[in-house]
Amino acid sequence: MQTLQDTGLRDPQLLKCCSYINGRWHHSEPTLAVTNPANGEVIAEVSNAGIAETELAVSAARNAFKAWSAKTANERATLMRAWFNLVMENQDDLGRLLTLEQGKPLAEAKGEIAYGAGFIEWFAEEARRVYGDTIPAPSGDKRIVVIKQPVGVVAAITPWNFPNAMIARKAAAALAAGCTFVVRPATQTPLSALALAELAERAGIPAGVFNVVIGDDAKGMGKVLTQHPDIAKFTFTGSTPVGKALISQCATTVKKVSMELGGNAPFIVFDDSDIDAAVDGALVSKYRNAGQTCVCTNRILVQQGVLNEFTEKFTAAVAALKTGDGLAEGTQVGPMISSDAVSDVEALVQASVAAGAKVVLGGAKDGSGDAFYQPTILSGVTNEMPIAKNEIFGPVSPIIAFEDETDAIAMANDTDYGLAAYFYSRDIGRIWRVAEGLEYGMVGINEGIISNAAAPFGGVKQSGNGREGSKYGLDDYLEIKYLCMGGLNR
Ligand SMILES: O=CCCCC(=O)O
Repeated sequence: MQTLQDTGLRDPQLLKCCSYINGRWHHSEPTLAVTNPANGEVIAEVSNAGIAETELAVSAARNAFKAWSAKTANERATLMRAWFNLVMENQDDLGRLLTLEQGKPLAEAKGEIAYGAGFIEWFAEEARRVYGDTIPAPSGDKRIVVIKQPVGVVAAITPWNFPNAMIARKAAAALAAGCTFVVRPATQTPLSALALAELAERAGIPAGVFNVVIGDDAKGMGKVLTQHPDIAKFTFTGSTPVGKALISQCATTVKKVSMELGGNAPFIVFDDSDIDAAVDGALVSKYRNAGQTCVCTNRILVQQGVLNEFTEKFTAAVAALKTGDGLAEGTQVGPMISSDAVSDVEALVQASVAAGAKVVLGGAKDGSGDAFYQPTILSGVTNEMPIAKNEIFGPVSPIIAFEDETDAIAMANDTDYGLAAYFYSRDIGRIWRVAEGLEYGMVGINEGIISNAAAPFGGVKQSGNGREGSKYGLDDYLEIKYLCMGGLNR
């Protein structure tokens, strides 16, 4: 019999179990169980909302838009700064809640809270810098002026792998621009989203500006969020196949869309690399969040001359990783999100071994629980094997050998995805050639962790469009309006 787990929060009011719509907590029956992937225990039962509640949230956001967009940038920034402060004051509790529902190690979870809060802080400041433009007109009796205005109501669907930061990154940009916001978070991880709503309310963000609807009717709620005429923009982080379906639904009302979709990140180690640094970079890039991140390294491409040295050092480093419950002291790799996710990874590994790959380390379920998979390394992989073609989303490193720079770039680009890529080299000429040759939206050069609020996050090809964070991150939430001022000579 599963029991409700004691969350151990210092502030128990952060554990919310209802959708947050128009500044109110909406209870409905039946409920959805939120479970801890580390042990399968039920953490909470959350009201299961559906189409009606989603429509209510959209109408709340529409009604709140006029007053929110009319606030000065300074007023919005002040409220957002208060929200940021509250998130950071509650970092320990929010991190704990995140680990309980998602599984990642507590230190990583707290890191995610600070990372997510960083977007609230960043966009609170950027709100003050939504500048317009004047353009020289083609005739003397006219002036051309450009202003920027919020697009309107923004709808979002966010994933379970970053249950705080993916909401914060989207909502912060939307609210700063003057938009109102409705999010449907993943049903596996609703608690982090609801805690953010509780803190938004405490910060004084007005009712209807930030709404969270929790429910397992993905299709029905998704249809409202992609087709409702009152929604101007839709933003999604998740897989490429789901993203494609959502884009086509958005086409029915010609919504602005931004998509952060799947990745197949190459991590290239050239023979002139600092191998120890490359090992460190690959370790964090691959094994953070148990490999369940769209920018996680998916393929490690190593030049023949350093293949043995890199493989030996990397294997020693991965073997030393401590796996376990994310709340346990010293855990570096937690569970995956579910036993189904483990089965998917298992199938990819088995298919690749059948095709000729060799297991250097791991290669099986971990005895710690149903959702655990051992940190794994495969050698002798080719770019054609299933493990290299698919987004792994698990703690497996396929090592692929290459001969030269041209080979490496061609192999790295041989995918429909184009989110993040990484490479290690000390040769300045090579650094420029490879950085420019990689068909990716983000490139880590001698660096395995590239995400931060100041940088533009996003992909090319089938990894999506739009950029989140950075000075570019507000663009997707703003419309450009051209004012043609005529009759100046009269
Ligand atoms: O799966 C994608 C989540 C994005 C993680 C990041 O921002 O680094």
